[in-house]
Amino acid sequence: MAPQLDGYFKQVDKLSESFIERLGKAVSIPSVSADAARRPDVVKMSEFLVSELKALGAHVESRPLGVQPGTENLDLPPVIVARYGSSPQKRTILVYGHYDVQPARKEDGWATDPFKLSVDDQGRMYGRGSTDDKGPVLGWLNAIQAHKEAGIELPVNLLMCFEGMEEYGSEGLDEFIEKEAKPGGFFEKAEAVCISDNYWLGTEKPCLTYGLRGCNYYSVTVSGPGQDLHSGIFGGSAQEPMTDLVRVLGKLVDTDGKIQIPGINEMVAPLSEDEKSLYEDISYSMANLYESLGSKTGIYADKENTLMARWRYPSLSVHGIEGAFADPGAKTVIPAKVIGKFSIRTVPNMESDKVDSLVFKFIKDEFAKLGSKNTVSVKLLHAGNWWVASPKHWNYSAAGRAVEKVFGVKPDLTREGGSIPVTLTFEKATGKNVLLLPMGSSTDAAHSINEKLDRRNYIEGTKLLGAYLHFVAEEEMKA
Ligand SMILES: C[C@H](N)C(=O)N[C@@H](Cc1c[nH]cn1)C(=O)O
Ligand SMILES: [Zn+2]
Ligand SMILES: [Zn+2]
Repeated sequence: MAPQLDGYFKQVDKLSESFIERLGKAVSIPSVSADAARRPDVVKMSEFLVSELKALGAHVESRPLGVQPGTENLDLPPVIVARYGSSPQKRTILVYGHYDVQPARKEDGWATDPFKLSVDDQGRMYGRGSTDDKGPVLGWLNAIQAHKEAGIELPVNLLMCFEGMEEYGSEGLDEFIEKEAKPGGFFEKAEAVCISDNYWLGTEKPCLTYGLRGCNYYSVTVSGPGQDLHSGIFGGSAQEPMTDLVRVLGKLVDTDGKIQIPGINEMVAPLSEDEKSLYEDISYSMANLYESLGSKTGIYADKENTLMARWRYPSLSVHGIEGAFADPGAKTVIPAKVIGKFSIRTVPNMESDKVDSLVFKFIKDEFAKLGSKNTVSVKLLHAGNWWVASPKHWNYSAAGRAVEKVFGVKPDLTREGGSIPVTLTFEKATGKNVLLLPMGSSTDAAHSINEKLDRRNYIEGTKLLGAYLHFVAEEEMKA
């Protein structure tokens, strides 16, 4: 084992520049799933993965998912499934990642072109998708390549599932996974699942993650006038949709993050003494929070409450308003129709449908209280469930040993405040343990401007993914 891993690690170091070039090619494809106009780029990114996987000798299939719900004829990007090895003597591990990214424009405040990988002298590799999730997805490909070129056999059969709609709620993927996990399906033989699509808590210590919050994403549309109006002519004589919308949005949550919708907080699982004690031992500090926040505007003064707020309590964030005047300068317009967007991160034991009903009722009641002649409508745009698994499984022990081998420390066991909608689907459909094994760090600024992945996290992270596969194979022999 150890000599093989050493050979693998050396090969990863040798190939590191070509791995960075591979990431550069991926980042240069603006595969933004939320923007219909970018759909051809999302498809181009899927084609890039297909060609890279084929060149490595994997069996690859690009599977269509049909038309995107709510659109007339916009095709969902394909799911890329691939297999590397099919020996009956080896364990089979299924890995998942996504090749789509969040929107990004230089004007948002990026220091560099978001779709050109820019590496600085500290080894920080800036670019949209570098950490979320192109770097980790390519980590699996890099691991295959380094094994091949070092002449070391991959110790497991690797099944891969890479999707192109994760940042838009993984439309269409649940049904696909359920079908492929059945007898005769592509994922039938999977014995454990590994997802690399979240982040370390700090910048030094890796973690293994066993929980995620869910995400229910809503839009609230307020409309009234037949078209946008001159505020000098109509201000004071027409009821304004934007005024109504911001008043309703302002009722959803208070400054300290407490959700104001009756019934939501009541659904949250109570905190036990056992669970409370887990937070004390986690390596995390308020300095870590302030570093990744870029300010000292946190709500809580201590790490325990901060982590609990992030992992085990719900939150509500207001994201933006479509139709609002948002450019620099002073335009005296009254927008005729505005669409507010907000989401709720859900936790055990919140039921998604019940959350929706409470949200719809609250918005309608609050709007009615305004006595406005404008109209309101609320829609759920997408929803993904929360997930909490057991870390007492060989899948986690193998990952823990891999972290110790590559980084020389025992990983923290963490939960994650973000969401990966299909995690629970993989667990339920395959009936197997799911592990989250992050590559990026807390300062990577996923979803934000200047997203980056540190060279060290990418290269050592590639070693980690490969080492995990070796320890998984060993854990099997012990079982
Ligand atoms: C944690 C993961 N890398 C991620 O960013 N997930 C997204 C998923 C999502 C849900 N709705 C839209 N995107 C997230 O947590 O926001
Ligand atoms: Zn993301
Ligand atoms: Zn992601």
